[in-house]
Amino acid sequence: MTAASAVALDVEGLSHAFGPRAVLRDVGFTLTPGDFTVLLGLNGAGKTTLFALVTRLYHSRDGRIAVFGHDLRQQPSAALAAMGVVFQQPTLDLDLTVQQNLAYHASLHGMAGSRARLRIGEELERVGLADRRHSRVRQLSGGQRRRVELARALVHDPALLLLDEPTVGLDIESRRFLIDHVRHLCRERGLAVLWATHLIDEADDTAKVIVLHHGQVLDQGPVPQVAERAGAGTLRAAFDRLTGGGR
Ligand SMILES: Nc1ncnc2c1ncn2[C@@H]1O[C@H](COP(=O)(O)OP(=O)(O)OP(=O)(O)O)[C@@H](O)[C@H]1O
Repeated sequence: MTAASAVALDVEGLSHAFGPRAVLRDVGFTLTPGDFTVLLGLNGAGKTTLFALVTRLYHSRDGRIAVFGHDLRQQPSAALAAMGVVFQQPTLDLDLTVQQNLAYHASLHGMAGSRARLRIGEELERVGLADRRHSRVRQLSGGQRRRVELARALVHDPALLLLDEPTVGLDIESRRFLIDHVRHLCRERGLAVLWATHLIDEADDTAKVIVLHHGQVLDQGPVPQVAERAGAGTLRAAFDRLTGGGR
């Protein structure tokens, strides 16, 4: 592995505007394998726009994005193959079974036959849904559907996982499961994770955090360091100080 490819996600000088309205300004950060990094920002901070740029739904003229050393503009296939994504809006087909949803995704990543079946089984097992493999998604609860989306994002064995507000609408138990599972994957598989949320308590003291506000990174680093730099005892207090109380 080269030095450049040891960085899972490298974002440099990224800016984006909708017409005259700048929504991301000179955003930069890096994720390394095993990092659980919370992208923390209020509604409208620019989190989803950032995800759209990293997943190549939008294109930016300014800045650079690289995934394990693959520049998103020059080597998009290699960059996208190395990432798994759970988007903010659910994207499962409700009338297909869990297996069918995941098999379609696997085939988009060039996986078929017994290899795909094996990987689908493994990921469903990990999220505790092996017995729902042949259920229609419509029959599953909101929390179970989110778990299926997580299994789908991981079926092609990406080393970088992006999740945009993954716990919105989930009850406490489902939320806990999702966070614990993803954190376990960081430790166990060395997965690099970018977890976008407006919920401060999803970043505990062992996480890294990027504070995004009005399209700008106000601070970033391990949670205790960010709190200390802001002269605050907790991330919540640090966030309030950095953002001027969210204004
Ligand atoms: N397609 C678009 N056209 C114009 N403005 C947009 C578009 N998409 C987003 N915006 C604006 O860009 C800013 C950033 O929005 P974005 O959805 O990226 O924020 P967010 O942090 O993900 O917030 P939320 O949690 O509410 O989704 C907002 O002010 C939003 O109104």
